[in-house]
Amino acid sequence: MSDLRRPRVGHIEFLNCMPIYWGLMRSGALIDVELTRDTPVALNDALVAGELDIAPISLVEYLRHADDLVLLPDVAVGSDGPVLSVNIVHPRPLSDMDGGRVALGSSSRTGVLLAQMLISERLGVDVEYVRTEPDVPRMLRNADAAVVIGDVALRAKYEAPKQGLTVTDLGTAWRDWTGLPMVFAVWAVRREYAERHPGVVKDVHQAFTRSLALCRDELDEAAAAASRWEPFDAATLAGYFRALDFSLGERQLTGLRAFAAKAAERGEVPPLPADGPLLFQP
Ligand SMILES: C=C(O[C@@H]1C=C(C(=O)O)C=C[C@H]1O)C(=O)O
Repeated sequence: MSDLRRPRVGHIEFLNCMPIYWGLMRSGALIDVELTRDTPVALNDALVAGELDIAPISLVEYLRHADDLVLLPDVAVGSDGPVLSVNIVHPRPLSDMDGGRVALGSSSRTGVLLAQMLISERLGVDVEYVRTEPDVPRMLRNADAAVVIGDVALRAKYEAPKQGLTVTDLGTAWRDWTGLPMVFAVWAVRREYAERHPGVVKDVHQAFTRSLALCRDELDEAAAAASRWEPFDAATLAGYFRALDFSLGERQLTGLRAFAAKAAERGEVPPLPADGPLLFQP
């Protein structure tokens, strides 16, 4: 009998990671991991505290803890254009918000920082920021704009325009600004775990890349299955899953480095080393 413990792997409980879950389920890889489903913020805390070995975490949290972490190549949550689920929701044009207030949803680290970069650096608009629960109607009662991610943001994308609100897609905004894809979440491994168990990390990496390939082939099926339990129909979900970019190749890494440099300039994260990020070599 083996005395090996299954790797403790995190899973983002938003719809954005459902295609990966589908692939892990369909390939049988779920049996080989101890999976914890939670918000990106909770997964980050658990990874840094050593309660998880491998987890998808917000890019900003990776940059804050880059010395202790290694990134899995080939897998991420991002977009090369519209992402649909990382949004600023606002009644008036963003350029008219000078002196106003923007509510930042507490479930996000990367989306909310990107929103701040966009508002101050690209639009040159000066506002006050407040952190609040990610609830769009409540946020807009006390602020001029709401920044939200995940299922709440995806819902706002379709519902908010019916209430006369504008939805600014932060994936689109980043691409228009830099010409690059945006990476919102990455899969990180505790460095010490990767050094002790390179074979296990290699297997988990392979399980993710296989799962993604499987899911790409069965995206409509995955969307139809998920739509039975979600407030979105199958076609909407399939469109969402296709908008998301789950890859982390050279182009995505260039986008990641551009975001990291801007975040470091703002003093939000330490600078990434010139040869960073450190990638796990499968
Ligand atoms: C595309 C998304 O990417 C996410 C955005 C995150 C953030 O802003 O900190 C964290 C994890 C990802 O879930 C999304 O949540 O919709």
